[in-house]
Amino acid sequence: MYKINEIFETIQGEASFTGTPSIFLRLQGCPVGCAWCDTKQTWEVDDVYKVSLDDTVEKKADSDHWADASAEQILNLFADRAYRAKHVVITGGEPCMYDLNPVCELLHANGYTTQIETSGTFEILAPAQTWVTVSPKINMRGGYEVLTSAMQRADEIKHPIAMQKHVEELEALFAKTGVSPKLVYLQPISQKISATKLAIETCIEKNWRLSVQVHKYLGIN
Ligand SMILES: C[S@@+](CC[C@H](N)C(=O)[O-])C[C@H]1O[C@@H](n2cnc3c(N)ncnc32)[C@H](O)[C@@H]1O
Ligand SMILES: Nc1nc2[nH]cc(C(=O)O)c2c(=O)[nH]1
Ligand code: SF4
Ligand SMILES: [Mg+2]
Repeated sequence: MYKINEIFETIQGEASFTGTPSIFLRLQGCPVGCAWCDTKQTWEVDDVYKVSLDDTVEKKADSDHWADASAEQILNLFADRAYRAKHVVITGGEPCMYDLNPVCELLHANGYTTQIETSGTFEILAPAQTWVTVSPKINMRGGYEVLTSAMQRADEIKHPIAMQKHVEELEALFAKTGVSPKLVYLQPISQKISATKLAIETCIEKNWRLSVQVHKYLGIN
């Protein structure tokens, strides 16, 4: 069973798949604790806030309510809601706290492509076809070995930044792990103007890419 915070259909607003119609599956629970996290409502899994699956779908506002669902229930819900998107983004919270093989395999068998958004602090349990976006959480909880293998598995790295030290931490991580990813995105934290300026300048300097959170500029989920 997966603990579901919310399920909604929108466009992917970040990194390589920006603009792609997508179904978002947001899983509950994350022990990492990034100070600037924009989904803090997913951190705790409190039994008091367990609700029905219908209640977690298309939430009107962020909440820490969650529901249990199997892979089959998730797939059926997509049909019930008449979703049209064929790309499924599994995020959280930290989705890699769960074994994502069953849900990804079922989705692939039904014509969907899948993508995971992960911090690299848990082992990635997902099929080879799944696109993996790693947003490495440096100097935070989770073992270094796990983070290194997540970086090796990553199809893209997406790093939120607000200060020069965030850029330096990322470069130090590339040097320490010996991983030199093909696709590196810098994502300004919380649409801050100074963070956006730093991200643009650094991307030009290093030939990396810019990921602005398009959905936030558009005021959509
Ligand atoms: C909310 S996290 C959930 C998935 C996973 N826990 C992770 O950190 O990758 C999804 C993405 O949003 C990024 N993110 C979180 N808060 C942000 C913020 N305030 N500004 C920009 N990006 C943010 C994360 O780094 C990650 O790339
Ligand atoms: N539109 C949209 N794109 C996103 N890309 C990553 C998101 C996330 O919260 O993981 C996200 C999100 O919450 N909404
Ligand atoms: S790892 Fe992801 S969900 Fe967890 S606190 Fe950091 S940004 Fe938020
Ligand atoms: Mg988000």
